Amino acid sequence: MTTTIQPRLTQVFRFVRCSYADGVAELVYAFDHGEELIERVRFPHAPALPASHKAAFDRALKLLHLIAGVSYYKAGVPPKIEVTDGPLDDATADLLDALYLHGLAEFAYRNGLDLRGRIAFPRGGAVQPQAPALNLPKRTLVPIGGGKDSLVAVEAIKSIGGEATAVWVGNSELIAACAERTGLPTLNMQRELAPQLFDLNRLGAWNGHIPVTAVNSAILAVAAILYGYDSIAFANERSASAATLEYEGQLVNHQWSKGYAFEQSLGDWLHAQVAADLDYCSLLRPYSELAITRTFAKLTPYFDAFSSCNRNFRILGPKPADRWCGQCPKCHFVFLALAPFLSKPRLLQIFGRNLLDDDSQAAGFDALLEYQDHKPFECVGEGAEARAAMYALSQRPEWQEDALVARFRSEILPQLNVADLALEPWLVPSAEHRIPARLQAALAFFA
Ligand SMILES: CC(=O)N[C@H]1[C@@H](OP(=O)(O)OP(=O)(O)OC[C@H]2O[C@@H](n3ccc(=O)[nH]c3=O)[C@H](O)[C@@H]2O)O[C@H](CO)[C@@H](O)[C@@H]1O[C@H](C)C(=O)N[C@@H](C)C(=O)N[C@@H](CCC(=O)O)C(=O)O
Ligand SMILES: Nc1ncnc2c1ncn2[C@@H]1O[C@H](COP(=O)(O)OP(=O)(O)OP(=O)(O)O)[C@@H](O)[C@H]1O
Repeated sequence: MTTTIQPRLTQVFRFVRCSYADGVAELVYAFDHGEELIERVRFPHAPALPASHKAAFDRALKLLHLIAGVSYYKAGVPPKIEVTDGPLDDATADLLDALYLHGLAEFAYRNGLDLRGRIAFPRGGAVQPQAPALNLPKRTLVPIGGGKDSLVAVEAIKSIGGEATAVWVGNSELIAACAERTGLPTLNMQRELAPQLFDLNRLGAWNGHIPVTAVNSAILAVAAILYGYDSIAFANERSASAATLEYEGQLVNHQWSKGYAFEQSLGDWLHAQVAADLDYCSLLRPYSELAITRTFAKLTPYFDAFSSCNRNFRILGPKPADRWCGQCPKCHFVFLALAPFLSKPRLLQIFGRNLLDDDSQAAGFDALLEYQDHKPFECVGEGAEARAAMYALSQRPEWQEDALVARFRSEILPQLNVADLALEPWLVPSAEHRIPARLQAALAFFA
């Protein structure tokens, strides 16, 4: 086979093998018996692995292989999934079935596919023995995404004097600058997708969103064992668990692998199958987006470095000339969610413009409010949360006259119940999280 293969016509997606040597993990896949698709992940300055950590490392690497396959599987979604070294234990197959089904739900919805009943990892393999504790050093990997959330997590951990490293995957200069700005030690893993994937895309493979947080999480689990960390603290907010829309009985959530269901299943799996003392959590799980923007509004040293605009993070596509494109749902949402907590001049300085005084952006803000549209397929807060922020602005003289706030007051507000629009309930944390005891004091940072 050459790259002229048509993945949509293939019968089997194969997890061929994975290996690791000298700081480089190779993850190998194929459709049918075609050309190998090889993804590489590079771990810089990788130390030699102690023999006592080998089994844990191999399990984490295998999970990375299985999770990262989602980028390639989606190109063809063939009816059969094959794992060359044999069927998975049921717990691993459960995790992957759920990840591929829910993590690809947006992809399926937008391509008019139904993956229910189609995704079935081979199961029935031997049950894995309980992983022992490895006495991992008490320090935390804090992934950095370039946006506000991870910077809040960093500062929360710093506030309790926690030992932590700012870590990111990929070669974004913007993320690197944010990581430097934290003042923490840094660690940057490179990820190279198999180049044939881009050829396949050009030739008409299925394409769409994948659960990239799951891929990053699995890379960090490998890194935790390799470099010696007992915890991985993501910055996934409570709102990430809320679905984008419901379609034919299936919840479709753009952010599924940022949600609590995935956090629980991966966290449990790592405890059981990699190391009993490796914790995976989100430090921001108790908080809404609005609670997070309120906290971020105090972190002024990051204002000229961060960006939540995902257009910065494309591998191939064009990047915005400024850090904020000002046109996408992330720009709209972060502008709206920060506005109640920052002075107006400060906010306009960050974005370089006033997005709420621009009639041409009405449809974008309507979608955030779930007015005449569903929530956008992006990492944005809940519709009710966006409505609460917009209502708060509509009560403030400095915002009231701006085109889209004025439109909200005259056109949308009369259709809403004001009792549902208070900001304060969004600032109350929920009790639901799996933050290890050692890091829980960091939650006081949000008070
Ligand atoms: C940066 C971005 O948002 N990319 C999404 C976009 O990709 P696009 O085609 O515009 O360009 P590239 O990012 O350069 O990707 C080129 C193709 O490569 C494939 N691909 C890329 C990364 C990967 O991990 N796997 C892949 O298969 C894919 O075929 C690309 O077309 O649109 C794509 C299609 O909808 C998205 O898949 C790209 O999303 C990236 C995977 C990505 O990193 N996105 C994050 C910014 C993101 O969406 N984060 C979510 C987290 C949700 C979760 O559950 O993990 C969020 O912030 O909500
Ligand atoms: N390239 C990356 N490498 C490692 N972790 C990442 C990367 N991109 C995002 N993440 C992590 O994934 C989680 C979700 O990303 P998300 O984009 O929501 O966060 P963010 O960039 O910190 O904030 P924002 O919501 O403002 O964009 C965060 O914990 C973030 O650190």
